[in-house]
Amino acid sequence: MNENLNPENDNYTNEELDVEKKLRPLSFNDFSGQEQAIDNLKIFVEAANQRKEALDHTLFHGPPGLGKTTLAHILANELEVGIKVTSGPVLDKPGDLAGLLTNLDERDVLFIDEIHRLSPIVEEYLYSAMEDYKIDIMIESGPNARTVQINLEPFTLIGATTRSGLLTAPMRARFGINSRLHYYSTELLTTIIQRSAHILGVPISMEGAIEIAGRSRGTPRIANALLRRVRDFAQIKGTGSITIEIAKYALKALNVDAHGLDEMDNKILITIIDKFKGGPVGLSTIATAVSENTETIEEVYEPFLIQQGFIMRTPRGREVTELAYKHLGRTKGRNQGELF
Ligand SMILES: Nc1ncnc2c1ncn2[C@@H]1O[C@H](COP(=O)(O)OP(=O)(O)OP(=O)(O)O)[C@@H](O)[C@H]1O
Ligand SMILES: [Mg+2]
Repeated sequence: MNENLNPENDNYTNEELDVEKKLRPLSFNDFSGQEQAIDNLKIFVEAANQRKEALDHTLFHGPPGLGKTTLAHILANELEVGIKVTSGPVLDKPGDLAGLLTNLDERDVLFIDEIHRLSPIVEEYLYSAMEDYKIDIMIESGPNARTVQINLEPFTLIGATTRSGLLTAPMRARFGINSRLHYYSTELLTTIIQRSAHILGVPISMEGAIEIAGRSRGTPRIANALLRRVRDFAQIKGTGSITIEIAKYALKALNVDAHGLDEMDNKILITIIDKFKGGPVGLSTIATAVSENTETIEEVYEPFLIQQGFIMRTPRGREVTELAYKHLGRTKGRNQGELF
């Protein structure tokens, strides 16, 4: 695969990437949670396999680290086909896309990560590929330039996005399968941590796994990352196995929030409390106050804060709950502005 078209080369160190790959489930059986989505996908895959057809184009959306990339690879494995991986921002010309599309074998998967970041011209080019398995290719240049239409093998496009709100309507309409991923319960994350610990060869007690799971922001990627850091503490400060004591000690040293909230989660809550008297306040006002864009707040941060009971959605805007005051050690009604 062309290295430049592989998004997994960005943003991550090699060590992180290697471990992430090692811990990544490869089949439906290894993948925990997201039951409703998985039950449906199993049916669609089995049906496509029986008919020897390409699976319908599939869109995965949901917050970071919940398993979108993992599921794209699992689908390719379960369909027993090849997968080519790219991402929205690196496909800047239709020619890049044409190169990938013409190299797909029958029923192969083309995975486009961050599909909301395709340029409009590439996106439009993709439409006919998705709908009719046909693309126009420009041959020769100058006065002899002309386009020819070529047929593609039937393929499956899998798109992933953290920001489904930014997908255009025509793009969204071309996906036959649309799957939203949800945050994981502490129970499921405990299972995922136990599986990862087993792969990494580190002994872990049930209580230790639960302790890490509860602080993982409902997210398997965070659970795995915390597990690796706690493993370091167990190795250096303990006996090598992860007990509840070493987990608590490590998580304290790592400054991990008791509920797993990250910096932005806490900033959102503090802002609503200190600047807007706890709410209700409109989403775009919150976004401006924390210098983040509205869609990111709505799609990435807010769902977790609502699920955990820190924020409520009311007709007049967002309001923080008692739990948020308690979590931040604030008293309701008094405007304590020291943190800002
Ligand atoms: N259901 C699951 N069971 C076990 N491990 C999981 C599961 N979902 C995700 N993981 C683990 O979490 C890591 C992150 O998942 P993945 O890369 O698929 O997330 P993503 O949704 O694509 O995130 P992003 O939006 O940042 O691209 C994977 O390496 C995998 O090990
Ligand atoms: Mg991904």
